[in-house]
Amino acid sequence: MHEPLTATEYKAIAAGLQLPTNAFIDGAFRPANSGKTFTSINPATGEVLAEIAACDSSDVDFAVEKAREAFEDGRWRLRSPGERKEALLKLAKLLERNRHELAVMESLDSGKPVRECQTVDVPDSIHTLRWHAELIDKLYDNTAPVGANALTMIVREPIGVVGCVLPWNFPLLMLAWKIGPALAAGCSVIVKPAQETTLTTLRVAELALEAGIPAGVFNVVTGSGREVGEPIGLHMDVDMVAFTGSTPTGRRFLRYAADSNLKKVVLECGGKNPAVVLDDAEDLDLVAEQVVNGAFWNMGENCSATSRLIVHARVKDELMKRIGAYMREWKTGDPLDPENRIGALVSKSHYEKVKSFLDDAKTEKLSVTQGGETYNGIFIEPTLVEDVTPASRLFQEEIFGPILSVTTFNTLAEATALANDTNYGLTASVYTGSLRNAIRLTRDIRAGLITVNCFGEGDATTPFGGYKESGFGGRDKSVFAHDNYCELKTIWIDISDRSVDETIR
Ligand SMILES: NC(=O)C1=CN([C@@H]2O[C@H](COP(=O)(O)OP(=O)(O)OC[C@H]3O[C@@H](n4cnc5c(N)ncnc54)[C@H](O)[C@@H]3O)[C@@H](O)[C@H]2O)C=CC1
Ligand code: BAL
Repeated sequence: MHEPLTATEYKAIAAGLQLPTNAFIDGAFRPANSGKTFTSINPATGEVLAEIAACDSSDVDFAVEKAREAFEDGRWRLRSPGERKEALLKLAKLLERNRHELAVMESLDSGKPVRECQTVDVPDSIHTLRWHAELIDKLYDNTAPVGANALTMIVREPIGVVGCVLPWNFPLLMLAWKIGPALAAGCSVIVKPAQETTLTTLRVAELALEAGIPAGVFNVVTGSGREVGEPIGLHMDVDMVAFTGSTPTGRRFLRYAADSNLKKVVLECGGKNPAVVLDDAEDLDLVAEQVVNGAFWNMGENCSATSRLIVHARVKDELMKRIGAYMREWKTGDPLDPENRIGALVSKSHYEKVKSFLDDAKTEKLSVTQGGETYNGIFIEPTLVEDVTPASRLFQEEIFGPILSVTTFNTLAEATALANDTNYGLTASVYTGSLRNAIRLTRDIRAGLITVNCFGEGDATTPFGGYKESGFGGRDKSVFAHDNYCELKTIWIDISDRSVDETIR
């Protein structure tokens, strides 16, 4: 079902695409109030894809008004969980029907290899929507053990109007991670896609209306962080913001909440994720394959990317040889060619940021032992930088590009200290043949997700989010994500003969 097509087929789909250009508010595509637009560019070719509505705070105000109206009149919230489930399942089906179109749109907009869009982003987004849809009519609320004189119900209620502020690295999937649980819970959403990647979000909003999700429930306001993200963060009638992006912008949302209505804020921010390889790792081939996948999948534009390889000195040389061999299999080039695993970086400015780490490696005289080439001012080859120390910027800062730094250790304590020597704490992976060492490291490394003898982000059933500056306020995915989008209400019903004063203490 989600097998890749050929390059010729993808190019034919690209040539026939109708790209959305306007914001989507109250069930209709609308230009920005100001009439302004911004240009959406295919980063791989530099070609203009579309002129998109550049909204501002007046469009945000209108979207919030419509989302609030939809929430209060109950056109979605008051549908039974089973009815919301059916509409979300229909949306998932429509995504499936349009899977090739969505994969190509995502690839053109972001520079991601279409092969990954087709085999990961689109099917995982569909699965996420289905999973949250299927969850919603199987959740029970609670009662509390208060004794015979009262009945106490603890019920979840949808939190209200939710601003979903999205990044550009997994536009469709991050949309699904946010709207899946939010819509299932009965909330209304205002989605603000990253300016770099607006197209698939707009298309999904249109499909949501077709699926029976009522007008006003799923709104998309396009534009910049300053003009759209900030007004959402500061809005007095937005009940929650769910954000994925950089830690500095995440901090801003906490300030916006403090300066406005104390809206709930859930942040999924950056990472500087280690892969720790012990000298008792059983299969160095498997380790190499997983590390390469972790580091270079999605060009390393991934908050959970393996960014630091921390390897025992005794196995380092052998592992490097195998990593080198796997890296050579990852071809860089045209994202619409399914043979390529490395596409374009998302934008010129992001390319410049990633390239600055290559420049630093040279300035610091670190060993660039593989890759390091750049093409057309937008492609960067998978690159290995060895002998990196914790003092280096490559060890400390999120690169968000296809560069893997390598550092060696000699003892388990040293490995743990290196892994934790970061302000981030999103993910880590551990490679060892010893159960004891695996448990020791998974307990001692401070991160929200730790994989053993593999790289991955879990599946829809597992929570995703970080410790330290990688996250705040909750997790994406799983039943825990559902709870982000709910308030807990306690209802205490006195059934005693006595006065209320005596009953509630
Ligand atoms: N955790 C993750 O998945 C992501 C991490 N990043 C990291 O962030 C770095 C910078 O990328 P950016 O695109 O600049 O990320 P960003 O955090 O600035 O952007 C994420 C979202 O926040 C919005 N935004 C930006 N400034 C805002 C503001 N002042 N107020 C409200 N909303 C605002 C953006 O328009 C976008 O929708 C990357 O190089 C990478 O290191 C970027 C994207 C995703
Ligand atoms: N890898 C999914 C989360 C993110 O990169 O933002």
